[in-house]
Amino acid sequence: MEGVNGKKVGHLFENISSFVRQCIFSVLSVGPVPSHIAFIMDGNRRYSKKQNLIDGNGHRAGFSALINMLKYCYELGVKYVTVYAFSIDNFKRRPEEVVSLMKLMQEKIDELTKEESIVNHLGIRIYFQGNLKLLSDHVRSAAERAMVKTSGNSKAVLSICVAYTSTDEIVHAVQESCEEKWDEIRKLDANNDGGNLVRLEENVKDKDEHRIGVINVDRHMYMSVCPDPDIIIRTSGAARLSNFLLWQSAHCLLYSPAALWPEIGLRHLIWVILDFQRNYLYLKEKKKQS
Ligand SMILES: CC(C)=CCC/C(C)=C/CC/C(C)=C/COP(=O)(O)OP(=O)(O)O
Repeated sequence: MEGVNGKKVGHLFENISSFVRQCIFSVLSVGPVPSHIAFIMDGNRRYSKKQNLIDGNGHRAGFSALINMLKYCYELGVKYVTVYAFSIDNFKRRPEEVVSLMKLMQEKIDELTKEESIVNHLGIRIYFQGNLKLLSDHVRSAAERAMVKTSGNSKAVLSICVAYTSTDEIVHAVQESCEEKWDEIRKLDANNDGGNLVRLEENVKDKDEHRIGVINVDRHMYMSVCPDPDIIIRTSGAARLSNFLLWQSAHCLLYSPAALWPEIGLRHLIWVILDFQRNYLYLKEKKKQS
């Protein structure tokens, strides 16, 4: 009986907080709403220590915080959310910790793609971004399954950066751009009886045409599926990017609340949206000038 009553109270509380949230979001939506927010989910192990949890449970609490944040962002109308879930440098952690994090990742990826999950409920398409070859077969298969399973969702996008660093992404994009250019030149050369490569050496105009530019590199970034982020939020008070979205963050607002990642809540999102709205015209002008 107590259990039934407890559930009813829980539902009532959920409905009231959902209503209050909708009211706050409709007021916030009068101003500009960012289209892309990225998160550096820092402070999960510290949270675990602070709360005397067993190893790994800080990251579990972190995943619950992520689900809540996704719900808030998409309810507010943010179309793209990106999270830094595992960097290439994180592979250097204690092997037991890497294994435990990868297990959690696999479990949660499968959970995310279940029919009744928030991902399908909100029509979210999932992308995994990074050097996926570095993942174990199990985790990589789970990630690939999730991308296929959600490929028909089109309301919002969640990019999960795993085995990711910005420097790796940039090197990868430059390599791909070079290969693409070489293919183009070779094709032209074949069509012109091999004269093109010699002409390219001689002709400055042609050299410019075949030069690799920002647009080429941009197109080959893992993150090319999204616009650049408007806001990056890093929890636990650190104001560093730690090799995350360096190419894409030239004009974005940074926010680093002192809360550890599992402690992040609606109030932090509201605060940063207000800050974004306050700086909107300035940021827009800076983007236009670049
Ligand atoms: C499927 C999916 C998206 C799962 C995500 C699960 C999750 C919350 C991963 C976070 C991983 C991570 C290394 C966070 C940084 O905190 P930390 O471990 O470095 O903690 P610290 O800053 O206190 O040392």
